[in-house]
Amino acid sequence: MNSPTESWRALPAAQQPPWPDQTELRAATEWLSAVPPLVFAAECDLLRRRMAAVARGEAVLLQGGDCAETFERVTADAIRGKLRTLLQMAVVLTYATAMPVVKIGRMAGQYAKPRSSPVERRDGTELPSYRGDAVNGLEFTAEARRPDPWRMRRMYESSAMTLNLVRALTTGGFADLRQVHAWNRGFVADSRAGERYEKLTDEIERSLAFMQACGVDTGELGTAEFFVGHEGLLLDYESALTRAEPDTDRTYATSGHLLWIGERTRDLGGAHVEYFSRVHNPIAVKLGPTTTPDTVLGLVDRLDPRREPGRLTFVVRAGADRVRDVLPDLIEKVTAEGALVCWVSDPMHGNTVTAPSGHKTRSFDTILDEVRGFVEVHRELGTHPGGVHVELTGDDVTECVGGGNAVLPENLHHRYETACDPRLNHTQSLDLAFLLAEMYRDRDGAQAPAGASSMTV
Ligand SMILES: O=C[C@H](O)[C@H](O)COP(=O)(O)O
Ligand SMILES: C=C(OP(=O)(O)O)C(=O)O
Ligand SMILES: [Mn+2]
Repeated sequence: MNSPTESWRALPAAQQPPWPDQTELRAATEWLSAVPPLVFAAECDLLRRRMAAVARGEAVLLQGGDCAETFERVTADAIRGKLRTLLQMAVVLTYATAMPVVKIGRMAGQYAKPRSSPVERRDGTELPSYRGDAVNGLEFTAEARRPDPWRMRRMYESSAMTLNLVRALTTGGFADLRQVHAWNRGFVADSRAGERYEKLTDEIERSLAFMQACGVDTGELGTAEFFVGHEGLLLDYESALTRAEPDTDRTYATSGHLLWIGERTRDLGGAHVEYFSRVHNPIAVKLGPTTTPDTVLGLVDRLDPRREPGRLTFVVRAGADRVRDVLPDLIEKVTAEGALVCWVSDPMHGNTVTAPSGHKTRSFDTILDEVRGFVEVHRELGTHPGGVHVELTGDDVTECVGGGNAVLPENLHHRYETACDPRLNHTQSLDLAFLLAEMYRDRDGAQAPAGASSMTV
């Protein structure tokens, strides 16, 4: 019970599925215990070094992908679309910050969801809530909603398929900087905010031409370093995929490179904090608007007792209306404690609203406002706004309102495809990257250009 993979079992574990059949659960986790790891310890160590650069203010994190991946959408098109969107955003951010951008997909493992309510009601019928494809099905029938532990095997297999294509694409030519830049050129040419983004794209083009003219070896521009991560929610799954490294005696969660603990499961006395205190991966924790400095200091003590930059990331999702009030105290207390953590903004989860049509949605301008508040707080404190964590897709969905392609509340039903929370579509994601680039460029005190306060162009 005191082993790194099992010590969590003695503690309350929030948001775990009520698995109906313990024998099947045991069989499924035994199967998972015997399969090869999805990621390798040295890759997790490399990501820790990359995240240490973020913590020191020498790099920026870009993390994004679906709120909930689904087995059905493990397709080449969907994976390529998300990857392409993230790579396009990363180029813009790299240029604007003149820093490396650490790229992490919310991909290859984002199959389990914490829910506000364990049940969902529709027209007088009550069923268990959908908890992600790793647990049950989205369809509103008693059969689909019954938790099935063998879905965790499918989660592993779907993650392996996704990771395989991601690894091939990022090393096999798809991620070539010149190609990604050409996509951005296409986006700017079609964008309603074209002129505003054109200057930055022109500058990137001139830099590429300059490097080429100087004879700089541009071989490295053909590949991209890319990591994957997900919420480490299902402890049966995570502990079955935990592996010890014989050489170092360290233990790693091998389901993804960086895992995070969600807002609903970050209890200091709970099972998630206990499990993640035992593995050597880089770890993140979401912080909502009610987070107190004491909680954050407790999380630092439990998860980063040695104060090692790169180990711990705090992902702040306070909401656009709260971030400016809540964040300064948290940063100041952590800094005073001698911990060098990464501070990242998730501008999605504190800004979810219900549209008149009943769809869960988020407004692009509110999302932008939370990121701006986050950057402003860091500017005032002289600390580093370490990056963003967003829910996005490469598809032209209509789930969040606003942005350059002006999704209207009355049009949300056109392509509302998410299995859980509303995602930025491809255009909205690139709009966010260009506007974030402006914020990073202005963060030393220059005034934001006219219009930077909203996407109304
Ligand atoms: O993605 C995050 C949570 O799972 C999600 O926001 C919960 O949504 P709910 O309030 O509909 O359960
Ligand atoms: C559940 C999520 O977020 P949070 O824990 O911040 O609510 C999420 O990232 O989908
Ligand atoms: Mn979500």
